[in-house]
Amino acid sequence: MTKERLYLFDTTLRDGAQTSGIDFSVTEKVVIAELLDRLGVDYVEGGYPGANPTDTEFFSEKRTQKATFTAFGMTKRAGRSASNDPGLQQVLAASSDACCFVAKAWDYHVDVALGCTNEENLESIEDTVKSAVAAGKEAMIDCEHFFDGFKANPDYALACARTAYQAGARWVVLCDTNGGTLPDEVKAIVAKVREVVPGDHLGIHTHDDTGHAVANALAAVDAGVRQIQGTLNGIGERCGNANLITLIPTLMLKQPYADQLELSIAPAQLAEITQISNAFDEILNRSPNRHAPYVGASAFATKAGIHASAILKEPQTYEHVPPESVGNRRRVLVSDQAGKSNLLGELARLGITVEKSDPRLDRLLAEVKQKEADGYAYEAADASFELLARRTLGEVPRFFDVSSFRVMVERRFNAVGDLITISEAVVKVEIDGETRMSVAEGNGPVNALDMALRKDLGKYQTAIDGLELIDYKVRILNGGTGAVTRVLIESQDTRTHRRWFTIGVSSNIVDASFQALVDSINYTLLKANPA
Ligand SMILES: CC(=O)SCCNC(=O)CCNC(=O)[C@H](O)C(C)(C)COP(=O)(O)OP(=O)(O)OC[C@H]1O[C@@H](n2cnc3c(N)ncnc32)[C@H](O)[C@@H]1OP(=O)(O)O
Ligand SMILES: CC(=O)C(=O)O
Repeated sequence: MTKERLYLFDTTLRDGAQTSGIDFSVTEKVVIAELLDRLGVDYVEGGYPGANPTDTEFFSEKRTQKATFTAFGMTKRAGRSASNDPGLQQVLAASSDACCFVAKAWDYHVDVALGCTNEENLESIEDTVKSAVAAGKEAMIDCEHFFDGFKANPDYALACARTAYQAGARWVVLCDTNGGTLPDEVKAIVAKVREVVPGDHLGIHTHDDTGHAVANALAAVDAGVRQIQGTLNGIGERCGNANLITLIPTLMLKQPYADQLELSIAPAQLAEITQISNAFDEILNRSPNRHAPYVGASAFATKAGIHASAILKEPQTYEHVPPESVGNRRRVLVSDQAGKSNLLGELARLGITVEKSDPRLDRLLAEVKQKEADGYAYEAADASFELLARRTLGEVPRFFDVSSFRVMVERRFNAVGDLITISEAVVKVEIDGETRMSVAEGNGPVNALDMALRKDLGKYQTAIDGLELIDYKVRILNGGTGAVTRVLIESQDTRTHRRWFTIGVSSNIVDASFQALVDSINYTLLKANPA
């Protein structure tokens, strides 16, 4: 069967820039355009030249190597010609291959927002498209509020689409601007539009206000449109746009799309999509959504023991696609929901082979479940789990023992009369029968304890030289006087760049922190394998 070409249009840098809390610099836009080229989309809409200095500078040169570089703008204002509309001329003059103009397609908006007649709006659409084509650009029209407009006045909405197409628009894009349309409506309305514009000239632009942006885009494809607009990780105005990071794997891996449609993206590029999604979140300075379809850290994570048991026998039992196809990986988590299969899976990842019948596995499982009941959460603390597992299997040497620690926090006025808070810690450790006592000050009690603990570890000192605490999280597990505190510490070895998490639980926050610190040092020593 010959596949039909489906085009991917990315509007991360335009509609995505309309997301509250997101502001791109020119440098960030350049990096994101490179990311999109790497992903392999057909169109990159870079912004609105003339609307602000960032977008104007961004369009001072072409920013994509492969994708069609697209400038956004609005149709000419009524009452003047396209050549006499400075805003439109700035869009046409930008360094772009294509121009995408937003046009009103709902007569109510023509009246209320534009304040012109329906005929004047059609004339604006026609004149704008013709000007773009005359300027050598691939022309597109985003029919704003198309679905609401169609429901209010189908003849006028269709007239807008037809006018754009007949004037020479390569794509007539149907926009669910307010995001309130549902998939069945999208399908039915697209079928009507195809009577005036062929499907291979129709695009779909959806918003996620009912959580249906992706479903609506797919419904439009089912009805015959051949261009999808969306964004990286679904950013966009209000609740966001259709998420291309979800749509691309669905279109490439699921039926009937995989058999019927051809995309610009190769399987090798699909295998980079998890990394691209994470890299984009890194640029936005936000944590990736662990539960994102296909690319989230939990997308192929299995917590339940019954599932883990089957997955270890045959991954397809609980995976809808192979994680590697989207550059993700399988995770078998250890928690209070686990069975021995979860442990075996995680131990195998750590390079530890144990028979399922080994009684030490029962002991480890019982200990994990008891500790989880006490407040530990091993799925978030990989290093503490590895230490616990290896200790149960008898593989961790006793590097040092802590005989005592003390922390003092003092608030007082210093010599020049400033109010200061000082934290000081004293830690005593035993190494090979010898006691070592260290004192350190820190900017808080945990920092002081950390400093004192690793000030003098004798023969192990060089092994922990690169150890650095990079994040510290506290969670109170139940309120009131019986509160239990869970501390999670993220550490890294600056020499190897390896990162890990350790955990401590206690009714005392300093004690919980100390447990996590001691685990982190033991883990460093375990990995350094000192004599
Ligand atoms: C659905 C969407 O997401 S469309 C994309 C929306 N994106 C943006 O608006 C971001 C960039 N926008 C901007 O920076 C500014 O709005 C600008 C530079 C475009 C225009 O700024 P201003 O000239 O100050 O106008 P302002 O923003 O107040 O109002 C928009 C004007 O465009 C007109 N307009 C809106 N859509 C269209 C259209 N499709 N065709 C022609 N005119 C339009 C409005 O009627 C209004 O005109 P008015 O000033 O005569 O009332
Ligand atoms: C054009 C656009 O972003 C919209 O109608 O939602």
